Amino acid sequence: MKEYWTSLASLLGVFAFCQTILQTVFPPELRFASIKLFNRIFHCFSSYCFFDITEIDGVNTNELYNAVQLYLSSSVSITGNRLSLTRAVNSSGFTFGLANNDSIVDTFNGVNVVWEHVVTQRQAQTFSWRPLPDEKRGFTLRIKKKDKSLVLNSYLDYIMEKAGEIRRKNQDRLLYTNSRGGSLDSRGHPWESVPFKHPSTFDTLAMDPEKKKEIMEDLQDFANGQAFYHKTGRAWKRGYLLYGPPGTGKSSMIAAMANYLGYDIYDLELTEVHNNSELRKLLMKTSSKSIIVIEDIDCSINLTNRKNNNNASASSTSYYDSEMRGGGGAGCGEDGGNSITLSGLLNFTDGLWSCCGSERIFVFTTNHIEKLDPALLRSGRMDMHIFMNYCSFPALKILLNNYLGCQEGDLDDAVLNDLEAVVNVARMTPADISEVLIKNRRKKEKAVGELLETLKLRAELNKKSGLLRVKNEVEEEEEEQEKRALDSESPKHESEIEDNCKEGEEEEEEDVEEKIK
Ligand SMILES: Nc1ncnc2c1ncn2[C@@H]1O[C@H](COP(=O)(O)OP(=O)(O)OP(=O)(O)O)[C@@H](O)[C@H]1O
Ligand SMILES: [Mg+2]
Repeated sequence: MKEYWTSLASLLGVFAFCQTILQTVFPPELRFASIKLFNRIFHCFSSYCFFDITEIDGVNTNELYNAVQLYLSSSVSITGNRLSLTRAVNSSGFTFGLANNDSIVDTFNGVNVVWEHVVTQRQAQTFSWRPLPDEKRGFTLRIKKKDKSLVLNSYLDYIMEKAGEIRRKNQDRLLYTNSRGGSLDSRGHPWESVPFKHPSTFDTLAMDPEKKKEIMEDLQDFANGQAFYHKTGRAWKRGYLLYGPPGTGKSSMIAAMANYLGYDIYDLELTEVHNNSELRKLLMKTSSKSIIVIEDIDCSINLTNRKNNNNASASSTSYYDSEMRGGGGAGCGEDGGNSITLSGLLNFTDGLWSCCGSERIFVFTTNHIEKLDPALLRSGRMDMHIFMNYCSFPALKILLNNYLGCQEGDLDDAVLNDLEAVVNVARMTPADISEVLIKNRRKKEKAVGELLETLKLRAELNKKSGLLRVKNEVEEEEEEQEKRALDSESPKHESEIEDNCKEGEEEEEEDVEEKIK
């Protein structure tokens, strides 16, 4: 044993002596250069090539690093022995990761690649606009030289796509708003976000099941339509115009769409946007797979048109006229770019800018479709016009199920017949009906009884007011909606829109509403 220790001590002595000689003969710069040279020679003869993907690329966060981390999390969780676990802000699940300086083999198209997670201490803090983390992180991808082109052509795209999917699955939806009025946050982002936890889904949405199915299929077609949009040369976007009286579920429909597709929502507050270029910046900062919402578009657009109209002649109020005078395009408002114009907005829905970012849905809502500029209703701008109507019998059955848990067959046929007879004539919104049901949700029979009473009362009042014609109003409005959808295939002129507008009748309706209240 003693001999063993003696030989180890002499070995260490020799090692220290050699090190001193090396340091004296080779100055540090030369040593570093020789290591680099050795590495180069090694790589020349090696059959592998290496790609470094660092966490921070200059001063920006490298998106590819985050994507690789997420992508590997799915395979690492199955095969790894030592994992890192994280739970991101707004995330409802845990993410597995490759532990520091650990590696994993992945297979793509029959080709094996090796990923290594390299973590080293950052040397001295170099000058930077923002503080850098103490650790330098990165992934090193090792692939055979012969597979280089195959892997690089499609593997990295595949990783980005997969990472997006994982992110959407793990992370709750986000609701973005531009309520800061144009000011940017510390990362230069104009949108503020909060987790989006709206529970509305297509199952809970009370509307005609056939119409609902049509909308769901349309959304699904859109989400799966990348190849179609590419082939036809169309920007991958779709516009929905939701219109109807207040409380008929327009906002609930938007939430259901987001939950159905797993998209984030950008709630664009047009009154907070000062000009077209600000609008353009905002829209450029939206991500793909998102729904851009402008609620009550009639109010927002009226504001700017009024401004334009003051400058233009009083008689010409249409988009086409103001467009010709203003020269069109974003930032070309007559007031020198001090307000957003309809043309600025339309540039994003179907102009050249519409293809910046892909897979985006635009949803505009309004209570008064007749007030909208014909340019907005033109086909190609809003691909689908969805009329959210007063509560119909099929919609009522969904509400009864939502609030009271009443399934088909739970209620007496007589009660159902009574409800069916009055619900269309009562012209109550799903929001009104929900209020009645929610009050007595623990006593099913009382709730249904009270609802029937309320519906009868409303129907009676409607009949007395003489507003209702012999024909069923709901059917009539649905017919009108279909007609509108057909009309929108050709540009509408203002006169047409005005013809459709029954203002006198609306005023009467408002009187009745007040009486009922
Ligand atoms: N079709 C519907 N299905 C289920 N619930 C509904 C429906 N319509 C309205 N509600 C209920 O009424 C409330 C208000 O609905 P919502 O905000 O979606 O109406 P809206 O059409 O957007 O109204 P507004 O035009 O005033 O913005 C919702 O929280 C929801 O509970
Ligand atoms: Mg709403």
